[in-house]
Amino acid sequence: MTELLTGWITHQRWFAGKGRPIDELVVDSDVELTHGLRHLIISVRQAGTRDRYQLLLGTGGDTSGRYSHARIGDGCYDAAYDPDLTATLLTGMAEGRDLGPLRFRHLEGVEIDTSLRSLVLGAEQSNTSLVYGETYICKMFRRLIPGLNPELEIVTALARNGSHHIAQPYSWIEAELDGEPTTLAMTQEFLATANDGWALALASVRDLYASLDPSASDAGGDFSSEAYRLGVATAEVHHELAAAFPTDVMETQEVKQMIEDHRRRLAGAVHEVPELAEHARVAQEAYQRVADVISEIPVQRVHGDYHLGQVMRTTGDWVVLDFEGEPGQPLAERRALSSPLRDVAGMLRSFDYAARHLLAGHPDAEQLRPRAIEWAELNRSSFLAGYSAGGGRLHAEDAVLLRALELVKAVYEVTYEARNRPTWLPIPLAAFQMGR
Ligand SMILES: Nc1ncnc2c1ncn2[C@@H]1O[C@H](COP(=O)(O)OP(=O)(O)O)[C@@H](O)[C@H]1O
Ligand SMILES: O=P(O)(O)O[C@H]1O[C@H](CO)[C@@H](O[C@H]2O[C@H](CO)[C@@H](O)[C@H](O)[C@H]2O)[C@H](O)[C@H]1O
Repeated sequence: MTELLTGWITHQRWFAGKGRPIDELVVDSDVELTHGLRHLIISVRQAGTRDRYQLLLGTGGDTSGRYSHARIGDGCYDAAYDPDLTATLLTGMAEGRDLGPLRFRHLEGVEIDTSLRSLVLGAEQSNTSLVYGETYICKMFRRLIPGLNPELEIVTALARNGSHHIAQPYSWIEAELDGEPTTLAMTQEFLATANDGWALALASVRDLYASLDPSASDAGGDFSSEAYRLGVATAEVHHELAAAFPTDVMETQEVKQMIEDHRRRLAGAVHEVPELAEHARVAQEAYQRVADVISEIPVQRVHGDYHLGQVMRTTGDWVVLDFEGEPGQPLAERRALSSPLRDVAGMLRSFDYAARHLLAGHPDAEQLRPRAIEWAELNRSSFLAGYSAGGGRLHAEDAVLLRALELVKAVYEVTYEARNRPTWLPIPLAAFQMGR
């Protein structure tokens, strides 16, 4: 079994250790949830690191037919794709069951419809989400980090305070990992009629490319009013987070320490992705300016990995998803207080991504590039205007920090793309060439 899993896991989108050989794979926990369904927690050792992943193992299905796409080996497959088996998760959460070490729970007062069957959501993801009917989305966290998942923690707190900008949380699955109660999965309201920000932004970019209008704001699919509303919603979510969790102020010494951390990460990224070396100086200078001119930074809980794929436009407003922070960072870091401008910077980067990613391989890339840049600038400034209008702090002196945080994000993206989508690497690299 461990040999089969070793061969299979390296091809999974959510596997964080791609490109490095696996030294050892061990099954740490193996629990039968129902006949033909086992829940496994596996440890993967690679060059001195150890990561834990969870998997639903189906043992009774047809791996040459219906479940061939989810095949792990003869007679065993990724049971996330088997709706008859995943029904067990919903029933478990509805009934508050304990199955071996796994605890299935729901929020007080929530009634779960256990008749619904699941489909795996097709979107590219770091986790695996099961959509039950058009009612629930249950996200299975693939890579397990001991402790309460920040998404469950934040969404539950914001729901308690009546936020309109989150998908309502319903239930979760947990187990002890290294002696700590650890979130394995959580179920939320499925926003069946909403569109995600990335898809909406891309529709606008495509329109712009196809139209003969000379400017981004004149194009049929103008996104700037949505970018503005997203800015307002982002500011409101930041206020809600500040109200629900502690806030603080980072003093000079901590600011310097933060800059040191970013320098270290930059060095690590240059080591991993040599193409970044020629741009490192731009980031160094931006970091240095923060160390030189900023002595205090207000901090609070933030989203931590904010981009257009994390927000959905419902008929009423923008809803924010996935408060998990950057996948792969230690939990303490993902829960640590930071400047809300980190999220603002993340979304600004996302407008650049949306504008540029269709250029790669486009026959008219050279003519389109100025339009792409114009589209990004328009939506970036609309988003910032909305953020200010919604009460987000954006003083003139914050520009230095915002620029540095954008480059911090771009450094993260460089390693993310090198590991996951190497053809997209030029997108974050371009961030260092813009003299903003
Ligand atoms: N509550 C929801 N309702 C509808 N779609 C959702 C919901 N949550 C997530 N999605 C869809 O799943 C995609 C990925 O979700 P996300 O939470 O960001 O997962 P991951 O952490 O794996 O990236 C989103 O871009 C969105 O399209
Ligand atoms: O959504 P996740 O939590 O899985 O976040 C990871 O994957 C994202 C890509 O799916 C990645 O985001 C980067 O690409 C986006 C376009 O696909 C772009 O909108 C973002 O701005 C860019 O950062 C994210 O960084 C990564 O953590």
